Amino acid sequence: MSKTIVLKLGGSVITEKQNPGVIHTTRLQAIAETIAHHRDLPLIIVHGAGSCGHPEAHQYRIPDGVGRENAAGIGETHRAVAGLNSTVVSILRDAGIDAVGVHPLCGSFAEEGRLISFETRQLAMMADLGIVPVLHGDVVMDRKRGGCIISGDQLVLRIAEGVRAERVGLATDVAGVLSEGEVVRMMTRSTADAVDLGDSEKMDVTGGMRGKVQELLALADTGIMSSIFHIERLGDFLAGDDHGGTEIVMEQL
Ligand SMILES: Nc1ncnc2c1ncn2[C@@H]1O[C@H](COP(=O)(O)OP(=O)(O)OP(=O)(O)O)[C@@H](O)[C@H]1O
Ligand SMILES: C=C(C)CCOP(=O)(O)O
Repeated sequence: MSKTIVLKLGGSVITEKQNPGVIHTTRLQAIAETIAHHRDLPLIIVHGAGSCGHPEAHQYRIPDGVGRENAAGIGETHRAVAGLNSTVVSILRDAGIDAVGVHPLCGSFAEEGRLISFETRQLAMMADLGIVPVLHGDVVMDRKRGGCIISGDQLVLRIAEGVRAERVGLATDVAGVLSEGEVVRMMTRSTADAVDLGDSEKMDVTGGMRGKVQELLALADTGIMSSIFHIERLGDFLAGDDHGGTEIVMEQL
């Protein structure tokens, strides 16, 4: 197990999901200040697309596959989310964090919407050197479908597995996974079935909270636990304190 922390900033947190292309820059500045307080932690950041990518992916019907008729959607969707990435990286750098943008479209490959080729060794090396790689949900070329969307949540799974992360946290706009208005503090594969995981209320082509929990249950199967918490509790998560959210853990047999 490395000391690396994998942190996902949800698209709901860093963009206005209802307003295409609108980035929450003031919130990002506050996030960057919080991360800067913990600059000694080896950190890999992933962010979602929110309103910078989901509308384009939807418009070009990327989830249905990519052929010549909608191939332009690869460039349009990537441009939207890479633009968001550039803003996130700039704001982190302004706060004194040595952030570097890393685009999954360049150098990864997928089959049926799942990554079959994805390198993580360079990310681990960067984190060890105090560099913070910043990846994002992206379009990726797909052997069967032509192209597909790889969510930030799938990237979290692959990165955390690859670097054997010590801690994995997903910051979102809710306090955790909710059931009847209460935060479910601990979730395993068997208890997840009892929770109503509706899709995100906003335009989301990657399954909203349901997709997130599926990826994190797969991560828990490998022995790596993860947390979903409200962005306001980011400082607590980074400090290793109780963040009031949901822990997704391996089934105890
Ligand atoms: N049981 C549930 N508990 C908590 N949130 C839920 C639940 N079911 C559905 N949701 C919705 O899931 C949303 C969070 O998922 P969403 O995909 O929007 O998060 P995100 O990670 O911020 O976004 P992105 O996938 O763009 O990165 C919440 O805002 C809520 O509307
Ligand atoms: C829509 C694109 C390009 C990426 C989706 O990533 P997510 O917001 O983490 O689900």
